[in-house]
Amino acid sequence: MRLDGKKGLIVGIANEHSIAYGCAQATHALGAELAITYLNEKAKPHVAPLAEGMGIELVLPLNVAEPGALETVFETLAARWGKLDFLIHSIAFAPKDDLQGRLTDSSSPGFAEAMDISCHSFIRMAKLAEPLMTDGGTLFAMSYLGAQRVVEHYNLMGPVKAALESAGRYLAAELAPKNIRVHILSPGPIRTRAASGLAEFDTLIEETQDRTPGHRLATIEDVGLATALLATDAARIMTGETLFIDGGYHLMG
Ligand SMILES: NC(=O)c1ccc[n+]([C@@H]2O[C@H](COP(=O)([O-])OP(=O)(O)OC[C@H]3O[C@@H](n4cnc5c(N)ncnc54)[C@H](O)[C@@H]3O)[C@@H](O)[C@H]2O)c1
Repeated sequence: MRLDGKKGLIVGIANEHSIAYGCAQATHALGAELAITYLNEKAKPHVAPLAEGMGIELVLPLNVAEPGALETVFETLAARWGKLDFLIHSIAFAPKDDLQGRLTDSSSPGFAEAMDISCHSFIRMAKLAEPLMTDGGTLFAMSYLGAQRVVEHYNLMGPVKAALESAGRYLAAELAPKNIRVHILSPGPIRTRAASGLAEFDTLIEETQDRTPGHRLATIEDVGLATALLATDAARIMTGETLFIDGGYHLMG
């Protein structure tokens, strides 16, 4: 249940509250060597000290909406490592007006942008990771219960995350012959910068805590531990799952 000698790319650290940071800490603690990305120059000063704290040397710029940016990251990984063992996609975006309005009113460009950054970028990453995962590997992306049920104020991210969960299943089937496993993780609500873009997020947190069987909300450490476990060989026969990391909230009627 270790990750010694394994190499992982983590996309989605904005700051120390990011779910991706919890995943970086947990996989690093199990012995993995990591590369991480930051969105742009404005984000870099928030990410660089976290990388330094974990002794990570490969800290690369990546805006998945910029043509060629993802390819550059994977070219760097190929040159430096020549292989990749796991990849964590922990990014999402939707224009504010589209995110905070009804799905019924969402714009075509807003929906397309949300889908491209939050879902299709995972598919592009899978394609670029495939030739580097010569010993097999694991791909992860983050979803939320709003993909499967109507959660107030989740709006257009619901269908976008539903597409991501479905993409995870198709990728899992297509890449299984290469021993590449794919999981979609579905954490409960956590206070992060992305989450602060949702209307009434504090109310969602309170209601979720009330209705969670053990009344404890998931933390980024919890998500990191579950991800790290699934990246180890202990989970080698598991693929294509959408796993709730939410203290059982999704069980409740
Ligand atoms: N916070 C929650 O309650 C919660 C619950 C379930 C799932 N999630 C999902 O977890 C993932 C991580 O979000 P978070 O809550 O840690 O928030 P966060 O704000 O810390 O992370 C979101 C990341 O997305 C990145 N990003 C946005 N657009 C990008 C682009 N064009 N190119 C590259 N990176 C881009 C941001 O730079 C940021 O690092 C998201 O997919 C989110 O939907 C969050």
